[in-house]
Amino acid sequence: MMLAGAQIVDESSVAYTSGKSGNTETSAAMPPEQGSSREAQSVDWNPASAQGLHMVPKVDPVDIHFSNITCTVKLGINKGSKQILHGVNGRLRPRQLIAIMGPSGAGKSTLLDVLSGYRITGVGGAVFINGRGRIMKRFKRMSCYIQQDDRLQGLLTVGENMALAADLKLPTKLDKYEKGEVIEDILTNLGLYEHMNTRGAQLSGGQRKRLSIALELINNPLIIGLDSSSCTQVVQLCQTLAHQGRTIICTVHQPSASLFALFDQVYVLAAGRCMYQGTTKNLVPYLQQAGIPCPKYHNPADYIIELSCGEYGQDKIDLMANKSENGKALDWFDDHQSIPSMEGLRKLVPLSVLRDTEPTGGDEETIPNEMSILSKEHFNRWYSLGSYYISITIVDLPISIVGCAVFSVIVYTMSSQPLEIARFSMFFAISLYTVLVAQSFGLMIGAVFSVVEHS
Ligand SMILES: Nc1ncnc2c1ncn2[C@@H]1O[C@H](COP(=O)(O)OP(=O)(O)OP(=O)(O)O)[C@@H](O)[C@H]1O
Repeated sequence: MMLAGAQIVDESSVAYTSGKSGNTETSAAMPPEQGSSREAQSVDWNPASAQGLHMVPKVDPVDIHFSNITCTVKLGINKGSKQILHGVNGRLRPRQLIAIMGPSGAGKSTLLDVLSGYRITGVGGAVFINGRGRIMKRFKRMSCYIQQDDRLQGLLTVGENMALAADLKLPTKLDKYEKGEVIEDILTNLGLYEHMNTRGAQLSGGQRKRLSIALELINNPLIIGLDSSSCTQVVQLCQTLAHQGRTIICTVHQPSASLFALFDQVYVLAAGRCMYQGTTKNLVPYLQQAGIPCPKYHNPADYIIELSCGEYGQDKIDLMANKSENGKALDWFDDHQSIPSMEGLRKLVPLSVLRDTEPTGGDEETIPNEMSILSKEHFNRWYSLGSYYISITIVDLPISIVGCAVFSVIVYTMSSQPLEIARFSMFFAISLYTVLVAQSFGLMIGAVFSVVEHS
């Protein structure tokens, strides 16, 4: 991927700041009354009542600009390649809840993958953060990406999942009460506090999505990418979080008119090209001006998807792609005349204020037993791969030692070897090394190939 990275930026000062003060005795370590998951699931949650998190981002929200983004995938040996994104451009304004919309297969998830930095192979173009070329390492510190499939530890309860994430992501200088406050604040806002003792696997789909968001909110990201969000509660919550000073980008399929109205900004894709970008309420005037007015009493979100599917002809798709200049046109933003240029943004956010005040992580160890969880958690910077490897090796070590000892005793005695401690020790040590190397090969094979477990 060509990163327009001539200039070094450091906007990673997304330090943890809790606006909450006072009684540190209140701790998420003290969950509500134990209840069955069914009881817990009957508790209502109204996202409109969420006040927003106490911990608000410490630095100004970010302005994202992407230019000429292309994405090509190889289809296999002798099958050629396929271009998914065709040089799309766009501007994602700060403090906004942004919807990426379009028909199935339009490239929404791919665009979000590219913008989040999750997909880098076969990608071209440039992404700018506050007018400066994105530096991936720093970008990852201030952002998180929640993918379509919720990769959660199903056997851990909501509280345990949160405590694990807090230990991994929050600075070690915070004590358990302060971490507890952060957890309590997030879970209360996300309507999950009552489900503290419910296991991940027992949560409903919407609750799982909220838990995925809760886990990523722990280190207070400035930019949140959320793939596939169609639940009103989740979108309402995202709106509150965005207006607190975060940039939140969601992919949505076919939103109802009321869900659509919750978004501040819309980016419509069709077959990898931009059909519209601007505020939600300017979509209808845009279509009017393009000569393809939205019929009365028709949901504009449905109408633009129908147009993007080609239901009204390919010429309408070409018309919209030209009118939006494949995402370059900024005319349909309310503040289009005052949107700062890249240079203006660089002046607004000078390098000197972008110091790296990012907290250092806590004990960077855990034992996720699924590759998908590992890749999600590692991508979102919960811990390094080295820490993961060391921790699983340490956890496996007692079993390996016992197994090796049993094996060595049996094989050594049955093969009538000389009964000398030094020789036996060498035999045992070689067996143990072999086990460790074999385990590493196992991990490597598991990482390189897509290993599917059949039950
Ligand atoms: N690795 C890949 N190899 C081949 N084709 C791919 C690959 N990734 C994506 N595609 C194709 O690219 C197109 C866009 O995929 P993408 O998942 O971004 O669409 P989408 O708009 O998010 O769709 P949906 O709304 O159904 O999730 C689809 O036709 C998909 O099949």
